[in-house]
Amino acid sequence: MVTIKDNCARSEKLKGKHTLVSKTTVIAIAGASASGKSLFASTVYHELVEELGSDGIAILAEDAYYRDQSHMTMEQRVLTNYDQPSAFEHDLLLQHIQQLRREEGVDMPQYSHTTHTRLQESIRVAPAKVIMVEGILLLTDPALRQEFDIAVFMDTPLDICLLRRIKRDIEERGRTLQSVTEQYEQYVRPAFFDHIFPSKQYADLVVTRGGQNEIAIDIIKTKIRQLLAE
Ligand SMILES: Nc1ncnc2c1ncn2[C@@H]1O[C@H](COP(=O)(O)OP(=O)(O)O)[C@@H](O)[C@H]1O
Ligand SMILES: Nc1ccn([C@@H]2O[C@H](COP(=O)(O)O)[C@@H](O)[C@H]2O)c(=O)n1
Repeated sequence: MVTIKDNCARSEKLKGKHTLVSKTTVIAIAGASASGKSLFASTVYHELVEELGSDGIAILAEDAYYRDQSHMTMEQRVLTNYDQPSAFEHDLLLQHIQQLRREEGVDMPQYSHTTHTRLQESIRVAPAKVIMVEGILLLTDPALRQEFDIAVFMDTPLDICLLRRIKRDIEERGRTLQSVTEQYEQYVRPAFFDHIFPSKQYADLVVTRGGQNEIAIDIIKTKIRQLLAE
């Protein structure tokens, strides 16, 4: 039975959702570092592009909106806490999502996790009917949350995330085992409990087992197919 309380809760949740007024649907994919957000988003993207072509879907990465640190020395950059909201330029990400909704293209910055700063070149992202945005702190920001029509949370166990992060950061981000474990204890794990885990309450869909959960991938693909056909 649907109660008045349920209806109030639902209309509260729908406040700020744009599906009825905007032609663009924005899907957020959040969760811990190395929980499989990028893999999930890129799997959905590539499988649908193969099937339907690349026109209707675009991906933005929250990581691309880490603050530029080119004015800082490498020693200073290494000491930055990259797991707190102030590490990101969320204002710029918000602006880009709103521009894409207005059917304007945007220049998404490019970021290097090896040099800890932005690259000179940006990537042009064209407006699309469905925008997927993936990143650790997306659901912690009230202004960004207002822009998300669908929010997905990757609920991968933290020990699995840590194992994957160690491998990825050493192989792809130029880190040592010692630097990964020190950063994890000082910043990454506390941020999960302070910011990321509490933001799970804002998700519409919670995905267990990470970026290769075929059923969850299929559910999002089905929803996107439906949106693109409208
Ligand atoms: N289900 C999985 N099985 C095996 N490896 C995975 C799985 N999901 C992600 N990975 C690997 O773990 C690492 C982190 O995944 P990624 O999607 O980049 O996480 P995130 O974007 O959440 O940081 C990557 O190297 C990725 O290939
Ligand atoms: N210069 C940087 C910037 C970020 N990080 C770490 O990246 C994590 C977020 O990216 P995921 O792809 O793992 O979601 C975050 O936990 C930061 O600690 C970094 O190490 N160096």
